[in-house]
Amino acid sequence: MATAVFERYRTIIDDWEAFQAALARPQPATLRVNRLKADPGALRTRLEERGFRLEPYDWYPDLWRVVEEPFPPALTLEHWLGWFYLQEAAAAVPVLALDPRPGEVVLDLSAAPGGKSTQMAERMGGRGMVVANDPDPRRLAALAHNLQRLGITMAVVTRADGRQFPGGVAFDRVLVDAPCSAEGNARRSARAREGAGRHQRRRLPAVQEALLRRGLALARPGGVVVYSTCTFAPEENEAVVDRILREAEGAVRLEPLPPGLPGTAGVTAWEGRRFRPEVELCRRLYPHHLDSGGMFVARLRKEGPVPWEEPGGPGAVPPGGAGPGGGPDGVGWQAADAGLREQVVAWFRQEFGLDEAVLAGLYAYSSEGQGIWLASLPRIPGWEERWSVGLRLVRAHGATWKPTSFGLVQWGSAATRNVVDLEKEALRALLEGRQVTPPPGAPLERRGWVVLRYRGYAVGCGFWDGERLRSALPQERAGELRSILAR
Ligand SMILES: C[S@@+](CC[C@H](N)C(=O)[O-])C[C@H]1O[C@@H](n2cnc3c(N)ncnc32)[C@H](O)[C@@H]1O
Repeated sequence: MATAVFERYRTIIDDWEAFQAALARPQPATLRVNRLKADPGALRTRLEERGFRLEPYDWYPDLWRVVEEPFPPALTLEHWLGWFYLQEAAAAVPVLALDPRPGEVVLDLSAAPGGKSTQMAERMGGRGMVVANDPDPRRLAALAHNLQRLGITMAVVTRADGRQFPGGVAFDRVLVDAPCSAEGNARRSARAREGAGRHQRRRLPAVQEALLRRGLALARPGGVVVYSTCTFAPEENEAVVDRILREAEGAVRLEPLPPGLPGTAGVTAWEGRRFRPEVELCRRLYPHHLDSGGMFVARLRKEGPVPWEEPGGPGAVPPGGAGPGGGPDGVGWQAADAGLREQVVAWFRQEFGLDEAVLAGLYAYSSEGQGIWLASLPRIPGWEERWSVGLRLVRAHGATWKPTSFGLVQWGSAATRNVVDLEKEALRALLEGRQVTPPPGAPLERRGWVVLRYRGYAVGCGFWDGERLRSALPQERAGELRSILAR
């Protein structure tokens, strides 16, 4: 199948036969546990009880290969609730190479649909800040969806061309998971099986280099930048790293990946070109290594200012000065709204009988006419490119508020008032757009928004008109949940 296109890599692939054999097999699913929401032992038991057979990878025990699946793991309630993320095994390596720590400030320059941003947040134990950026609005919607599904409250989403990502924050770590020809996806994408055309191979490296330059400029001195792609082409991999090392004139050093990670060494020569010998420290992952896709990973350390950095360094005031509320931090950091938080806590208690402890450690942000977001961030950068922060709890609804379904899934399970526990058939009817009579004894105290709960978990928002109940879940989420209940 794909092998004619990939013939050009025959001399650099460590086991050509195994590579070909892997490309010809279907790719098994892999899932990564989200410890922010799930206990790995409990999750594994629940999935195995339903006939899944799971094998953890020894280099990453929270990543499980799905050896047997009675049905796709995406059709489980656990997936819908955000207990895990379906991530290719090879795609889990860049964040392990970046190794973000709790409390750090980390940038994911090309983040959608969020596999690696959610992994960073989870590795950081939900402490610190992840800035997840992408320029593509459709892909941003998928990113926001995944961040909310996985219950991540420490992320700021931005919409910017990564090559011009604004200054003002000096990041501890930056991931540049660049757009690429995606040949590593050949097992699951017909387009990737066609391989990179000559045109793509000429066009992409310029974008990749520009993104890596910007990522390095935005890192603090001593910070770590990981460059990754999911393609085999050395033109988009080692050649990019080699050029940037050359341009950086000693300000950037290539480092070995943390010990224990899979893959083989980077190539030091390609089609008559020789790269710096240290490029060998890069890592190549081929489909046969993990029975997965392909990946390239390079870990760089910024030792000092890079030649293309703006004067003053990454934390400096961006051109045009600080934004509204700007101060010496340059970017115009916006502080959380303490008064608004008080109002939200009081409203949540009054509406759903929820204790203040449910919202401990969260700060409130509002956006004119759009609603209220809760984030575990006492202040956030004031960039104009900001798209969302944390998790939206309520939308503005006339003069009042409507709770969001993601907000209720996150914080509403312990509701004691205006909550309805539903059996499968009643929930299914609601999700099909029908109205149902609430079960007798449900603590419904007034007409209005209610928490819908299933098997002890809040699954979203409903409306009680005094007699009948209807679903107020967004269509997409309702459709997903309907497919899960149909099993
Ligand atoms: C390989 S995908 C990222 C996958 C993502 N990191 C994940 O793990 O889910 C590459 C992303 O780069 C984005 N992209 C394309 N051009 C870009 C640019 N100029 N700046 C930043 N990101 C860009 C694409 O929209 C795409 O979402």
